[in-house]
Amino acid sequence: MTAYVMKGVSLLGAAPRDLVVRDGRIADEPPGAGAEVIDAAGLVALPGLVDLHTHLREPGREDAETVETGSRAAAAGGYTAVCAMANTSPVADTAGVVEQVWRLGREAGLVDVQPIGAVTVGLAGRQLAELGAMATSAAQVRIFSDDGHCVADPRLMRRALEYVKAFDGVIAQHAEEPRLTEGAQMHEGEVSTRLGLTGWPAVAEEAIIARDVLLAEHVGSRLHVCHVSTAGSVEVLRQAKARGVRVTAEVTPHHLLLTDELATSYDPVYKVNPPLRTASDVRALRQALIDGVIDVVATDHAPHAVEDKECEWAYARPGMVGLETALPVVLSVLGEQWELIAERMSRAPARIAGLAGHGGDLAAAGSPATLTLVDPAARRTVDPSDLVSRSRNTPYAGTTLPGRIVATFLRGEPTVLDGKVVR
Ligand SMILES: NC(=O)N[C@@H](CC(=O)O)C(=O)O
Ligand SMILES: [Zn+2]
Ligand SMILES: [Zn+2]
Repeated sequence: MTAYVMKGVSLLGAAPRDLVVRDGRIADEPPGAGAEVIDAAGLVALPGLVDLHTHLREPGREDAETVETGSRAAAAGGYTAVCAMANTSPVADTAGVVEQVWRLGREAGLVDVQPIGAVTVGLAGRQLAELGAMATSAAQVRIFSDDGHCVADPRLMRRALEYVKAFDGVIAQHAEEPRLTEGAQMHEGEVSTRLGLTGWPAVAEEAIIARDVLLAEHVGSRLHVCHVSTAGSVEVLRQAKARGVRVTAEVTPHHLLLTDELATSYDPVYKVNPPLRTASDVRALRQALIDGVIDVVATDHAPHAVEDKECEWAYARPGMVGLETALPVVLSVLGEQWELIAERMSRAPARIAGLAGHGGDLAAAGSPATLTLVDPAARRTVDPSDLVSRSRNTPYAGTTLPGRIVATFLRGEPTVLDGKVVR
């Protein structure tokens, strides 16, 4: 195994030093002859990013993304682990499907692909899936989610929370009261009224989060809230956390940056669930991320084929790709707050997913060399045709964002060097 010395690197913004990687780990002795030298002057090292919410589309929609192409996009974005959502075709609701995704991830070998299991059979919201069989499978599933759909039935939600408690699992909820979002096309508010589009009211999200934190409190289980998008949701979470409810929450990069005004273009690239909200929601989400009411930035990378996106707004599928732009967007929102970025994009998601070996301390000899090197001074104008992902549905085309991922290492092996995916 090749040893590396990263010359003049800054760990989370600290004074430059040399970082030695040997036998897959951070070493505190000199690299020895034959080590490869990486000129890391001006670069910042972060623990490898961990995405709690990625759609990889395999099995079923390999034309939009595969485990391999999504793994490449993730590595290019500085990620070393991704949690793959269950809304594939077939749905990841059995040990067989989660093991297939897990095995494909191992074969690609670029990031750790941790499958998420469905809560209900076929995401249909009728009966619980085989949660236990998925947990004891080779994939060792700990996160369960019907993402794309809400587990709307409170009795099923309660039973799922009870079930996963036995193995410290977590239910990741897509919070959307379906009766309040029938026919919804965008955020319900002043812009939707002006455009005459059916709205997705903030309360459809907030009502489910309020219900679920009460259920999680009652059962004593772990709840994770996917893609929080409203100021009201932040207040519900703030109160629940203050009471000691075991709830964690994520926000996407796009909900930290973009607003519903973009829908006035009628460009379906801006259509997403939950929808882009207002500027005051964006402000509340940013503050919640800083305060820790929101624990994690998760991409909700949702690749879609051209025919599902380049059509009329009403017919377009919701979702945007995000793995390759997440860190630049977060840098543009938070600035160079490296400690906070490491916590929200690596350590906290690794803890929630139970991914030992990720979110480690790069200053400690013996830690896994699972890290990413970022050039904060570089700026890049996003060109969809440059994306590593198989899909092109980025809302940032033509936008200039700070930060470039120069290298990514997974257990001492480079997956990205000079900004290019290795292999
Ligand atoms: N976010 C989206 O708009 N779409 C996601 C599903 C989801 O995250 O709800 C997808 O699978 O495409
Ligand atoms: Zn969702
Ligand atoms: Zn999703």
